[in-house]
Amino acid sequence: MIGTTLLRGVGTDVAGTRDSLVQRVTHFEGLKTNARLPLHIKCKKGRRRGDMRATNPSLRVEATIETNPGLNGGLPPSAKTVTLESVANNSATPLSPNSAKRHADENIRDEARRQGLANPPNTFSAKYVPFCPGIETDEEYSIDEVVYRSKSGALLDVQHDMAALKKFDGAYWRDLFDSRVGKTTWPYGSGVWSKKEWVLPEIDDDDIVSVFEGNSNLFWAERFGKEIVGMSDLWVKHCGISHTGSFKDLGMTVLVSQVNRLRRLGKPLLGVGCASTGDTSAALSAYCAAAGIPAIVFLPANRISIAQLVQPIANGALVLSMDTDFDGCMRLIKEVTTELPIYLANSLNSLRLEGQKTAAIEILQQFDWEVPDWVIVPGGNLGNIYAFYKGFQMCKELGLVDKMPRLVCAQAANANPLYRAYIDGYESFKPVTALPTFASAIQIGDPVSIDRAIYALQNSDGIVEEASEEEIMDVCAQADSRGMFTCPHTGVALTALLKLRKRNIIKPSDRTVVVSTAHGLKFTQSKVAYHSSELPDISSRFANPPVQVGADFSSVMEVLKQKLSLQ
Ligand SMILES: Cc1ncc(COP(=O)(O)O)c(C=O)c1O
Ligand SMILES: N[C@@H](CCOP(=O)(O)O)C(=O)O
Repeated sequence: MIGTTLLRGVGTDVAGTRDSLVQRVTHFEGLKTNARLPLHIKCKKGRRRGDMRATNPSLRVEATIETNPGLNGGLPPSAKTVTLESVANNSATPLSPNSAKRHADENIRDEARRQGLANPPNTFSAKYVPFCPGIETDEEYSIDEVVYRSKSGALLDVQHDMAALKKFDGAYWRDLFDSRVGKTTWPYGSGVWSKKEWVLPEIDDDDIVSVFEGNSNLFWAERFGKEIVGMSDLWVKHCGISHTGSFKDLGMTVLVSQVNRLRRLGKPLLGVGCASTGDTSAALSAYCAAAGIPAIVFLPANRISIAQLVQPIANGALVLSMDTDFDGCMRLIKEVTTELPIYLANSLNSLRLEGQKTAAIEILQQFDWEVPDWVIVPGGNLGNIYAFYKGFQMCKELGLVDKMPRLVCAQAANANPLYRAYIDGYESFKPVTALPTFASAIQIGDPVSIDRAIYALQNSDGIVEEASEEEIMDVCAQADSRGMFTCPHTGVALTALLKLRKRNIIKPSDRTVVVSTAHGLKFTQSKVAYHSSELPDISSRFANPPVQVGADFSSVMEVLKQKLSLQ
């Protein structure tokens, strides 16, 4: 032991056990040395029983530092040496109040670097493996390869080094993730990158393209729960309150960041492309524009909303509008991306799901790591239901929680290939020609992630439900009139809830989360038509049309008396 020093400094978690913490500490004012020493830091601030751990990476902590270069101080194997800079004396020196503040001439990436928060020593890794549950294989690919399918044509999955992650217990991960919420620290201010170790652990923070997505609200749907489904514990995870108005931002930050990295490494990628029903293209275009990377989007002509169409146009993407449906666009983008060095951004690319899975982790985090009974997700190309499964499953396997919620995947009856397979006991799967649906973003007949979805549902005691067009529009109107502003896909999920409540499969007191996948403002045309009772074959039972009234006092009073039942 060469010395014990009481210091105040800024540090970030590198590794820890229940009663000790290893931090990377680079900023102690007044210290001057270039010695590289393993540090064992015991923090006096802790948040859990017997847990002497500072949980906030940017928190100033009072730390006792025991340095032991010879014996490594009993550190966990992943602990790294830390460079102490500026050692002038070896006495306790308080951090000046301003030293954690950003200098006028630095940006938040520089700030994170100065504070020692950027690219902390990393012992985690991930790779692509074939998605073939239960089948042993040595086939694997680096995340830096451009590959979407296995040799046998199976989907791929991102596999994390679970043994490395398991060196830290559930409490460690819970506290680490909790410590990052609500900050602007690069890149952890993002709900996705706050889980970086579980997403893309090896990417350089400088390559990350993020608009601090995620951290979306999970709200209590009090009136809808009580009045429509007789439930007291109904919640909506609003992934549509997001930069481009849908959950796609969660996956796209990961995918575009990786493309950014590949281009920096010299891979000749011309741009990034996708087929889309409107939300993937919006997210891709925005992230590519933020990074200065060309985006190419294939859209089915006249099948997406105006609000969705204008997004890639405004973001400067190359927009190809095609006289086919989404499945047709998907077939074409797959062909094109094998011919040209254009990186594929659809969820066939398993990188996307690594970002999307963080919404599941967030739900647990928002419930203070209590597991809900049910989570209901609308499904189209079926990547998201697997992403939710994966997020919940990782939390269970790594000890953050002790069980999984039951998953429900909800489809529009006009585009229901998964529902049909479910009814058939998953004996067979047949693609369908998807018919138009108000839930236009899930008008998909040949979902690329069908295998992932079936696996997720089978392993979460899952259920598949479907919703007719009238059910979708009616439930949206019922939800909206109780304070929501739902997109039709959320209507599909709410219909599934309604049906499962009617059959008493979901019980009145079951804690249930409905995932709202897009913002209702993207889908106003059908709402306007519903409330004007202009939709063919739909009775618009809950329409609330505007009242045309003369612009004079007596006409207004007459209407008010009648509508408000006044005498
Ligand atoms: C708004 C919205 N909800 C739900 C989905 C379904 O997600 P997934 O394709 O991952 O099943 C999509 C896209 O497909 C979507 O854009
Ligand atoms: N709803 C999606 C359809 C494509 O899904 P993806 O997750 O495979 O990109 C869209 O908005 O395009």
